[in-house]
Amino acid sequence: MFTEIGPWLDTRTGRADDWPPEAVLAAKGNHTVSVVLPARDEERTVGQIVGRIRRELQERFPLVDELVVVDSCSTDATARVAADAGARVIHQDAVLSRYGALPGKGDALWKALAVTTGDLVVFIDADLRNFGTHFVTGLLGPLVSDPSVVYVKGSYDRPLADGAATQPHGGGRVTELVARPLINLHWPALAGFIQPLAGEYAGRRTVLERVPFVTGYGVELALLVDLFDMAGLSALAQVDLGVRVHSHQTIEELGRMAGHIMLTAWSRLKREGRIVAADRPQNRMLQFCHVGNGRTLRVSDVGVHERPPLITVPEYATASRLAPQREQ
Ligand SMILES: O=c1ccn([C@@H]2O[C@H](COP(=O)(O)OP(=O)(O)O[C@H]3O[C@H](CO)[C@@H](O)[C@H](O)[C@H]3O)[C@@H](O)[C@H]2O)c(=O)[nH]1
Ligand SMILES: O=C(O)[C@H](O)COP(=O)(O)O
Repeated sequence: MFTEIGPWLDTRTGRADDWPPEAVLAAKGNHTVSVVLPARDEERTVGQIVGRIRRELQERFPLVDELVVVDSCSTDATARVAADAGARVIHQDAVLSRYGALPGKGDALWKALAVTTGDLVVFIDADLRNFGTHFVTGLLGPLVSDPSVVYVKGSYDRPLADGAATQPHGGGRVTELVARPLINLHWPALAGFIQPLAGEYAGRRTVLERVPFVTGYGVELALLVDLFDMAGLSALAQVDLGVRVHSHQTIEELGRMAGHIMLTAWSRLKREGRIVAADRPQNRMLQFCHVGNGRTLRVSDVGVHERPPLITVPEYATASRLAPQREQ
């Protein structure tokens, strides 16, 4: 296994510093770029991220052709803040509504892919507290410079900020305790991805529209496994984006995220015929949540659904013919 990963790490791991905006612009050619931010209740951070992309990657360097925030059923002012900062805002449930509403991040990304037109699509989480434009340019670099690369994941150091205390490498708890062990057990060829759950990644539309999108927090693991199956390891790359600081979820929320990841892994193992199950795992999770000095029982549905590859959706197939300058 390591004989495959070593050369991959050497040839397919880059650094954002190698891709300043001038260099990406020079290599951009006829590509068109869409940047998508999925956002649920991110009024505190989304405006700043959108504003920087607009000023630095649209007005100063004409790199980003389309900047879209998907409002993922927010209950705060996310949509207004994002629009005021200059993004086009779409509401998750308003897109392809005849296919019904499904909650969660994966569905927000599927809907975003449906309404954008760039032949390169960059996804950036909207809860980043230390966003810099190198997140976008670093992810685009390998795609604009090497036609054999189809998908690029961000990697970074992940501090865990807990009040005043910060552990420099304590973040990414679901990654370290759930995703990395699962990947090493079942997809060892993918073990070289430093941040397999990173929410910052970019891909060619020609591949993104051909894979299913898992809803909820299963979307990143599913994309990695499915794009690996479709295109092979050498078509996947990663770029070091430095440090990522974001809003941490509670441990109970991360427990439910872990449920999404495990069920997603199960779905891929089953599809690949690598497990033969008498039963489906059940989707309910019972948790003991702390409230004040006591505990309360909470039952959640951690099941994930799957949206079909967009290329198979008639509305998308028709609309996509209008897209400017698709894959070269
Ligand atoms: O229903 C939702 C939930 C989240 N988000 C947005 O998705 C992004 C990431 O969500 P977050 O809850 O901050 O996830 P993290 O705790 O940061 O989880 C990490 O791990 C997840 C599982 O792989 C990935 O989806 C995330 O991108 C990655 O940052 C943020 O912009 C959210 O606003 C939505 O759009 N809809
Ligand atoms: O990616 C992860 O592992 C989860 O988002 C948890 O991240 P955190 O431990 O930094 O909150």
